Amino acid sequence: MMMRSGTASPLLPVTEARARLFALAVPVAAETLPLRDAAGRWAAADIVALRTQPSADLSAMDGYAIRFADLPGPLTLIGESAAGRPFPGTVGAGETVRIFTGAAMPAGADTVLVQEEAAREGDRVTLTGEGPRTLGRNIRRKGLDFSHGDTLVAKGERLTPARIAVAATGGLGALPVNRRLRVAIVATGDELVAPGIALGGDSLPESNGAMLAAMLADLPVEILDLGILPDRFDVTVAAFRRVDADILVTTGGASVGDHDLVRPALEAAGGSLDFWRIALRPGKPMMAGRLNQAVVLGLPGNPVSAFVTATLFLRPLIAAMSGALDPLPRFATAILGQDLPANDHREDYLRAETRDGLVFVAGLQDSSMLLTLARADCLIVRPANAPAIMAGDPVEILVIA
Ligand SMILES: Nc1nc2c(c(=O)[nH]1)N[C@H]1C(S)=C(S)[C@@H](COP(=O)(O)OP(=O)(O)OC[C@H]3O[C@@H](n4cnc5c(N)ncnc54)[C@H](O)[C@@H]3O)O[C@H]1N2
Ligand code: MOO
Repeated sequence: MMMRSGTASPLLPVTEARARLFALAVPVAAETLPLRDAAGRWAAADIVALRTQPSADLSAMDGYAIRFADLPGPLTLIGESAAGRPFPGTVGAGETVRIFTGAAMPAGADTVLVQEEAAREGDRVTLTGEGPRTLGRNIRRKGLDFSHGDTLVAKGERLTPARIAVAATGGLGALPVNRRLRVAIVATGDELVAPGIALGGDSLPESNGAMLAAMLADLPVEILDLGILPDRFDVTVAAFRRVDADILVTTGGASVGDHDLVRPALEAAGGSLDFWRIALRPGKPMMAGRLNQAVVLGLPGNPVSAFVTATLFLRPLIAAMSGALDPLPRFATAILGQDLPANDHREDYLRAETRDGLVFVAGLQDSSMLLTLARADCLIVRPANAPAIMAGDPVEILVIA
């Protein structure tokens, strides 16, 4: 659906907007990467064990492999089983084999006696403590962790460090993932200058680009920094025509002012607008569409609005296009430290801080105020039309620091 730039159009609810944004995305190609390069990606197919772990019954302790029925001994030492160097023979009646953690249980033995409860003199091993209480003590059974053919990581799950390790143990050296996304980021506004330049007059350091790059640092993206565009229609259209990316993120110029050019420039460059203006605070003027091969996400210029919309839309879009089954941010529940009034029709994300286990709204909530955002450790979520709530009530939050 195309929407024109009238301000009378209703605000799209956040969940509906996200569903429409995701519908604009096309799947990206998969690739196979060595384990160490796959961290942080999402599995593009089920990752299935090529081996059983443990591959045999192993000792869980350093001690002696014994036959439980032989206790209390004494026992005759006939050899050693170490991890990677199993004992080749069989433990017979009255015999034992020195064994170490991770070593294969020798044939004939059924229990491990820990060395703290045994004494050895030459080839004679005697019990000094209570000894194992039951047959089979201190053994890790074959397949305790997983078996050949088990799914270790399901398609769409993120490759966390533990999942990389389980895949390695499952015998895999390379993993199927979606390719890295190319994300172009461009700021708009005549007032903006690159950060780090001594300033006077009406100039403002461009902070959204660096903030967004930092927000994507843990995601599988290559960032294309398209810098700052002036508030000039022709320059903006020309820049948009050249975009070669999977996602184009713009900040600023999204609202209704005479210099808010992103929407008209997008269409003049051959792109299409899918929706504009959502029931969110901060972040109302966000827009989405397509341009060339890219999904376009037009974020508002106000820095806090850009942060909140990037949290709720840009990061989830990247996760979804990278194959995530669950691309949404992870919400948590906290206990409110103060009363909050009823909310209006815009879903609200309040900058907040945790003190003594309770969350409090952090000062003024103006969407230009970066220091408030920088000091906040969470956002309190107020659903659209939520009733008033009181100190002590549970509240949904997004942890941001
Ligand atoms: N008449 C109306 N005015 C506004 C409305 C409205 O509905 N009617 N919506 C307001 C809301 S809500 C927001 S949010 C802002 C967002 O507007 P834009 O996306 O057009 O943002 P700009 O006007 O370009 O900039 C807003 C503000 O942020 C500063 N900015 C912009 N880009 C950056 C950047 N890359 N780094 C740092 N700071 C940036 C810019 O200087 C402005 O101060 O519109 C309201 N107006
Ligand atoms: O909704 Mo705007 O994003 O408040 O400042």
